[in-house]
Amino acid sequence: MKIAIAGSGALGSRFGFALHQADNEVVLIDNWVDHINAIREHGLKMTIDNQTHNAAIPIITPQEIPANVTVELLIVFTKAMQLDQMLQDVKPIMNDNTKVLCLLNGIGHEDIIAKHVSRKNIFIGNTMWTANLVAPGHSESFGAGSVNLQNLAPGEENMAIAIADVLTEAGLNAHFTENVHNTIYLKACVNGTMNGLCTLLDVNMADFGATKDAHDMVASIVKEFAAVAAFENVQLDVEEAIEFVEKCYDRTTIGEHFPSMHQDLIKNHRLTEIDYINGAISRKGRKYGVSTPYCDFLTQLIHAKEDIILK
Ligand SMILES: NC(=O)C1=CN([C@@H]2O[C@H](COP(=O)(O)OP(=O)(O)OC[C@H]3O[C@@H](n4cnc5c(N)ncnc54)[C@H](OP(=O)(O)O)[C@@H]3O)[C@@H](O)[C@H]2O)C=CC1
Ligand SMILES: CC(C)(CO)C(=O)C(=O)O
Repeated sequence: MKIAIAGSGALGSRFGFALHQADNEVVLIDNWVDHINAIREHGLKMTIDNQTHNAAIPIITPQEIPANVTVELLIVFTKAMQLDQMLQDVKPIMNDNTKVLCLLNGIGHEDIIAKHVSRKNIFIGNTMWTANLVAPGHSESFGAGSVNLQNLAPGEENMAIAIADVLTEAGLNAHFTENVHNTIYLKACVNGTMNGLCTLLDVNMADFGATKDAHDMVASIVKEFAAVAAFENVQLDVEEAIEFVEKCYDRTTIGEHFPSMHQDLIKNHRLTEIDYINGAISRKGRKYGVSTPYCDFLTQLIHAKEDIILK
């Protein structure tokens, strides 16, 4: 399959590498000059479970998309705040049949995608794969992961299944789900707890999980996500969601991962996606008349930390 990855940072590189190894025709798209130069000079370095591989995968900026070249599948892996601009910039690589798959963390990305792509071509979901950038041109990933996805428009189920199959053939363990908004809210509970809290406390997920009040903090936040989700016809089972979050503490799977928000703010001194995670719940809470004090405070704390670190 002809596939472009729009936003080829940590996870975009991980997916691009796996799909390339599975004989798909992959092109990486990014704007980060050092990263592009490193991949052009040395290939993409991908460390998976402590084994480093190298792959000669083409990487271009959106401005370098050749005329009359389009892809069958575009996977977006920007940060949430870059999504709108990236979709605008990569328009030349899409034709009327190009499918767009979004696995970004956060809630509501389909509204941004729908500004650029017809709904029949939009596929949304999320992923439990983890990755981090070691250096420009070098992504690292460990542990197991999965992908859940669904078509946005009714009638595109077979295409969603076909996309999941392409990912699974590349070892990315993808599943078609019939209730993607439930899956997205469930994953948002992980990000709404792990990302902000591990960033503020400067710990990985396993070390956070070992703290005395971890369970209570997680439960308080998850209850707010569930209360808001109910207004969007998504019924989250709170106990199940807490259990799902707490699985992330397992050191034999992804427990030693520092969530992507920690990588953004603490390691790379970049803005975070908090407004698309806890901030989204606060905004929706205000809209539906649901009180969300934990999400409000966590959003404010992360913004304060951004102000301190990025000043
Ligand atoms: N990393 C993870 O483990 C996971 C991430 N996700 C989600 O996947 C999406 C992509 O995340 P992730 O792959 O971590 O994002 P990255 O930060 O690794 O990459 C995203 C983009 O940020 C820019 N960038 C990153 N680092 C630098 C840098 N040091 N200097 C300049 N530019 C840089 C690049 O775009 P540009 O040059 O165009 O600015 C890059 O394409 C997010 O929504 C995230 O929440 C979901 C699950 C796990
Ligand atoms: C769940 C987790 C922590 C890893 O998949 C993640 O989504 C992130 O790092 O942002």
